Amino acid sequence: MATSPTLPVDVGSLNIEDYKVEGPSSIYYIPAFVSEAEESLILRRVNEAPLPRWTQLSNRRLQNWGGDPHPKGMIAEALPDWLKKYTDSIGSIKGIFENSPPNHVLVNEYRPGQGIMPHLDGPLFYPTITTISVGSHAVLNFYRPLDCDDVSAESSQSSETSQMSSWSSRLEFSLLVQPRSLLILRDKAYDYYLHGIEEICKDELTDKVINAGVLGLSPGDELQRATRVSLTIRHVPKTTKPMLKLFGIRR
Ligand SMILES: O=C(O)CCC(=O)C(=O)O
Ligand SMILES: [Fe+2]
Repeated sequence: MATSPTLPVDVGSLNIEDYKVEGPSSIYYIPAFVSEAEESLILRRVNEAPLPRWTQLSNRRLQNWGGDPHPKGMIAEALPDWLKKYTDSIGSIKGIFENSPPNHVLVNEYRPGQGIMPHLDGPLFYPTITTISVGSHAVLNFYRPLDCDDVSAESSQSSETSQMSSWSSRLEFSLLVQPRSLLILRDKAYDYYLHGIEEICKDELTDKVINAGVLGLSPGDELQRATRVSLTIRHVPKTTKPMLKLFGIRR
């Protein structure tokens, strides 16, 4: 049997501070976290999943692995080996998940023109979000939360115009996440700034993209989108084993 490809990054000896993105706390970005061979394998596994695994939303589709996250607890579902490999390797990065290893993976698939509305991930997964991207890049936008000035500015405009202008006026910074990269968000990047991906087919980089320079790109550069699959890998606390569910025992 062919062995599965290995990660190009040696996670055991990785010092996460070497990958810190200058700017708002705390963002870490590891380019080429997975190899091209792994990228192809991830895309193949995602696409092999049976159709009922997918939830179709208006602007993307998703697969949920590890159980249904719920504040009262999650009935844990064993992760398939091809995903466990990544929860294990990310869980072993020093200083990231500590004593709460990742146990949940949300797979999002975006075709060109699709995206995700600005949002916070909520308290359930606090304090860490990690994301592997494959297939294409994304520009992840970060917005400051609504304050009183925004509310009064909005009330003087029509609702459609105000929604669009209020998001762009609240844009604080963006990150370019390239295929095969790992992104780690903690602290204010988790619970203060909302994050979202615009529903467009081509990204034109601006001076708000704080990691463009280190990646050798400049404002004005254009990146055509292809289909992107992201694996959002997080820790859900309070899990129960599926066996208990069989006997109707709840927590
Ligand atoms: O695809 C991404 O990188 C973002 C996904 C996301 O924000 C989410 O699922 O909560
Ligand atoms: Fe999110």
